[in-house]
Amino acid sequence: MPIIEVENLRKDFMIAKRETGMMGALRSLVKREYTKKEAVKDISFSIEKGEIIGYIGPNGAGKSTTIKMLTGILVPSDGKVLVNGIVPYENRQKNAKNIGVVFGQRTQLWWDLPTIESFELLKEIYQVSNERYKKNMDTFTEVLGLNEFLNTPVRQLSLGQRMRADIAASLLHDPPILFLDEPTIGLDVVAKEKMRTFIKEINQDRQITVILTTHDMEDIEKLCERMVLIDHGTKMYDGEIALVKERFGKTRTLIVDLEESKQRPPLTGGEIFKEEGSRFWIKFNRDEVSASDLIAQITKTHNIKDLTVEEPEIESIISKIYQEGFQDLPDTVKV
Ligand SMILES: Nc1ncnc2c1ncn2[C@@H]1O[C@H](COP(=O)(O)OP(=O)(O)OP(=O)(O)O)[C@@H](O)[C@H]1O
Repeated sequence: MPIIEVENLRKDFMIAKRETGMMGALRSLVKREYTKKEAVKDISFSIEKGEIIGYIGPNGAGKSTTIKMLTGILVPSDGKVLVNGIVPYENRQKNAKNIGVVFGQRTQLWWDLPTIESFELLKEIYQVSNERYKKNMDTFTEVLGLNEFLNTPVRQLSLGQRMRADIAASLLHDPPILFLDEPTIGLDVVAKEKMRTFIKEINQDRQITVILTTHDMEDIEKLCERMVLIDHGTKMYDGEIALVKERFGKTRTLIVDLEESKQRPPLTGGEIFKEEGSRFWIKFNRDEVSASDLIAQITKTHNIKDLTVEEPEIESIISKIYQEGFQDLPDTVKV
């Protein structure tokens, strides 16, 4: 049985129309007019225990609105939501025990308290037993290096420390499900990598189901095998990331350093789109020509000193899908 089930979910927001001028303001007092914003239109998906999925889409696509319905903050306008067998908005407290939530943009910890005191408060709120608390704190302290700042007030923590504290806090009560919203935002490369490793580990070691919303495609690529892509409140794709890469990421880049830059090497099937001294960037469609074909062509006239073949980033693939308005998605991929 899936741990999360969403069926024909929708959420409309009624937004009061603002009328201009004094008369307009008076009129709105008597009779308010509303416009309907369909933030989530008709979304269905299910997630199995232990999965780690990327829930992605452009700004305003409806990601946060969906997550808020899964966490019980918002009541759906229609459709079904089940999180670990519970209807979140009907049973917010019970649902809270099953989920951990981390918002990269804001902390859930008490700003002015030493970090350890936030943990202690959460222990009470979630009624975590002494034994479990100690066990988790020992693990998190070790893996996330919490020791260096446990007595520092949250407001004085660096962003990286704050994020580590937040993720530890979200897991204190051993929730089977974790919602992560931009968990690496603003972190430097090393801190990002550490955070990703930690997320991967807790997913594998503790079988925690992770729903990750992010604009950082590297997060998605490194952490998830599956992504649900939404736009304008509608699901556009649900499936393997590898498949999207396979279908839309046919363009590869071959970068060659030539021994002597006499002339541009003549090529069929590839296109030089950038050159710097004796280095050339060649774009090619791997369905039409292979990298080794191109290399063979080049070596007829030039000596190659060094070469690399770059795979397309999922980010560029997705922006291509966005730009093309999902028109070219094959039926097998479109949902
Ligand atoms: N409380 C609200 N009242 C009215 N409209 C809202 C409300 N919350 C969200 N919306 C609108 O619903 C749409 C979806 O918003 P949502 O925050 O879910 O998008 P998102 O995919 O999370 O975007 P982002 O990546 O920018 O965070 C947007 O057009 C937004 O303006």
